Parts: sequence; structure tokens; C-alpha cells
Amino acid sequence: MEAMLKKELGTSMLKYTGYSGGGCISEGQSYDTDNGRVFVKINHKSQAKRMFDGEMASLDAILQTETIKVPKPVKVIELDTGGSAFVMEHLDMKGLTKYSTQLGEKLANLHLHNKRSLDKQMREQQTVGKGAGLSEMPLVEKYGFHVATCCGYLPQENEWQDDWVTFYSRHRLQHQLNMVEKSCGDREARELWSHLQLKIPQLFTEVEVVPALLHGDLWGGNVAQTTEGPVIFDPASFYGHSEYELGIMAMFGGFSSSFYSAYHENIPKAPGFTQRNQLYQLFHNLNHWNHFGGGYKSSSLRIMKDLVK
Ligand SMILES: Nc1ncnc2c1ncn2[C@@H]1O[C@H](COP(=O)(O)OP(=O)(O)OP(=O)(O)O)[C@@H](O)[C@H]1O
Repeated sequence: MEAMLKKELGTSMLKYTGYSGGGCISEGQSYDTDNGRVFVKINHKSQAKRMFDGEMASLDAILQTETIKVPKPVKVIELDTGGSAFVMEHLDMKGLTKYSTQLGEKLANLHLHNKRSLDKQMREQQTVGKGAGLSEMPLVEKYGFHVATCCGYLPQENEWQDDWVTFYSRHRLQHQLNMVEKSCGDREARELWSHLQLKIPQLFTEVEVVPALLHGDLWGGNVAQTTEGPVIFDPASFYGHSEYELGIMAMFGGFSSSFYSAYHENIPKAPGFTQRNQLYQLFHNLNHWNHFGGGYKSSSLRIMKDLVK
């Protein structure tokens, strides 16, 4: 493993720092190299490459916005022994205590980045002599992402769609419910979904949705701070509704009122926010049901019942 890492990273020095940081899905360790300290996540499953390719593309996209700190991705390496490793910049991270307000501001800036670029393009097109394409990042007018990204270890359908309600209903909820159907064929879930899918468009009548680059899996375990400010990591990005990001935050909690005040000062709550927040929590409950089994079944069904009332 270490010889292969040396070769792949083109480093003569590779020294284990003694730091390890495993999550639920992968193991992680840090090494000092000729090019600085790196954190290496290893996963031995055959689907690991797809998972890490998605994480690397997500970090790249967030990094390009220059709005919020993420570890710089370095490389995904396929292991001879099966599985893959993902190398990224090591960050000295601690629990978020000091920088909640900054996290709120920076996350809102991430979510507004594409909208601001679209608005800028619009203004420039209206100005004689100025053309489009001045932004370094591509402008995104659809919902999806250019690669599959994994929320947990299950890949998300990121095929581009013009319309958010279609994207979220089909690629997020329907996709999870198809997995539920395949594994346990739950009749109640099927019936509730047949009603809920007809109601979803009504939940969006009073909100304008613009594609926003999302972290995609921003529970409290994926935020931290360094001495300089807040960090987010382990993303499963795609372009979607900014409110989607707040679904998993509300589901697991851990974000302070100063975070929410700073965020909503930049992106105010639109009418119907609370019901849509439930709708966004539904995806994560279903995704957890598909990852961990029946424990999340009752919460998924409860949310569906509440929403179809
Ligand atoms: N770039 C990094 N530098 C230093 N430590 C890191 C870095 N990335 C992650 N870690 C540490 O490793 C732990 C697990 O990382 P991560 O959340 O990416 O793992 P995972 O197994 O993919 O995810 P999860 O447990 O969220 O499903 C983090 O909580 C953190 O302590």
C-alpha cells in the first residue's frame, strides 16, 4: 500500500503521521509527503472508485467557487487488492464551536454562487459590447451533476433535468422508493407515494428555484473548523434547490441559531419552507432506510403521511 501510494503521488517521502480518522463508510489516515500532509481515505468495496470519483468531483466544484473551505482533492487510486483510495489535503480539523456564523454566510455564498453568475451573465448580455462566458465556472441552468455522487455508499441519479420538481421527484424520491420496493416491497410506502407525487408541485408554487451547487450530505459530522474558519467535507454534490441542503441538517440537528440566522440573512426562507423541509428530509429518511434497514421506515412513512394530509 505505502509503496503504491509513493509511486502514485510521486513522492520519495511517505511517513504515517499517527493520525487516523475513519467514518462510517471508509478508513482514513494521514501521511507526510514531499508535497505536504495528505489524508488518505480507503475503501475496499468494488464500488469505492465510483464513490470517490464523485467525492473528488464534488470537492473540485466547491473549491472552484472560492466560497467555502474544503480539503483540496489530489487523486483517486485503484488498489491492486480491490477497492480504492482517495487522497486529499489533510486539514487539522476540530468540532465546529467558533465559526457557526461564518459557516452560515459561506454556505449561503456557495448556494448563491451559480445564481450570481447567471445574473451577471444576464446583465452583461444586456450591455452592448459585452459577451457571455466571463465566469470561469460553467453556468448551470439545469439540475443534476456531471458524475454520480454517493450519499452514503449508494449512488445518486444525477442525470440533468430542466425542472427541479421533476429532478427531485424522479431522481431522488422515486429512485429511493424503487430501492425500497426491490428490497421489501412495502405496500404502505407505495400507496403513500402515489398520493404524494401528485401533491409535490403544489409545495413549490410560491418559491423560485435556481440551480445551486450543493454539498449534498451536510449533516453535523461533515462540518468542522480549522484555526482559520469553518470547513465542510465528504460532499455528494449536485445542482439543486438550496433548501435541499437544510433537510439533513434539520433531521440530525447540531447547527446553532447563529448558523441559521447568518444563512437566512443571505437566503431568506420562502413561503412553504417548512413543508418543503419535510419533503427534503424524506429523501434522507428513505436513503437511511435503504442503507440501514427498517429503523427509518416509520419516520419515512410518517413524513409521507404528514405531507399528503
Ligand atoms: N481532509 C481531512 N483531513 C483530516 N481529517 C479528515 C479529512 N477528511 C476527513 N477527516 C476525518 O475523518 C473522519 C471521517 O471522514 P469522512 O466523513 O470523509 O468519512 P466517510 O467514511 O466517508 O464518511 P461518513 O462517516 O460521513 O459516512 C472525519 O470525521 C474527520 O475526522
